Amino acid sequence: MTGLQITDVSLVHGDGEDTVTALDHVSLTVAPGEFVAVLGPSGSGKSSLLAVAGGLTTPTLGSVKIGDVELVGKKNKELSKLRREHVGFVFQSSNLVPALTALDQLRLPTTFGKYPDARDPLDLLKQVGMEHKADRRPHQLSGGERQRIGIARALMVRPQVLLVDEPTAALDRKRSQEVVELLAAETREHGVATVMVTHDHDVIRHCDRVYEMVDGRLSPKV
Ligand SMILES: Nc1ncnc2c1ncn2[C@@H]1O[C@H](COP(=O)(O)OP(=O)(O)OP(=O)(O)O)[C@@H](O)[C@H]1O
Repeated sequence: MTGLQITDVSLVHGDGEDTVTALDHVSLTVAPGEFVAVLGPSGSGKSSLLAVAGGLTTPTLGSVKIGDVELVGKKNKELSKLRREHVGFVFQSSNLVPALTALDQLRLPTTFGKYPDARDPLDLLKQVGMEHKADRRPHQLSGGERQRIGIARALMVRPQVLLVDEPTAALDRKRSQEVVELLAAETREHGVATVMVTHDHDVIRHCDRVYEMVDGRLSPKV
């Protein structure tokens, strides 16, 4: 099995009487090339799901696998190596480095360490339709353009898993569609297992499967 496999994961914050169950026996399998959306109200556990999927948070119970590698029980150092090599994160605001040009943002992930399979930054910039703005810095780009660069940066090392948190929150309708179409295309073309958390019902038609998170429980959306 490759891709992402989350099995019976629970995440409880706090202890004693003051606990919050952010994830309640959640299972989710995402195959390579599959694009999954997770909808749900604020505080329902969507960000917690991404944090657990990417090895940023260790669940209280359950198993998280990327490819054949079990994340639960791994040391922090091993987890951060695994994240660098196999997981791409895209956030609501693109989190670009203000001083770097678009092209240098893409070079950044491969600066520290060896990535023989890394994509060519200029090719990838072309693929996301941004080669003509290679020399621009984030403040010289629109929100949609910044998000494209953020997506490209996350794809540089050919991650097995792409975790995307509200990518269209700051974008208008047209730009939102374009950004999610780009995510769908990259997911399918490069065999990435992608999970996108969103509030935006307009963009979920680009996804293969849609789930809903309510009070820490995940179920297929009907
Ligand atoms: N570090 C923490 N300590 C205690 N409670 C936490 C912590 N992180 C998250 N929570 C709680 O866990 C629950 C799930 O939070 P989470 O951020 O995953 O929700 P969300 O669906 O992503 O919300 P939003 O859409 O507002 O970002 C919430 O009740 C939140 O208050």
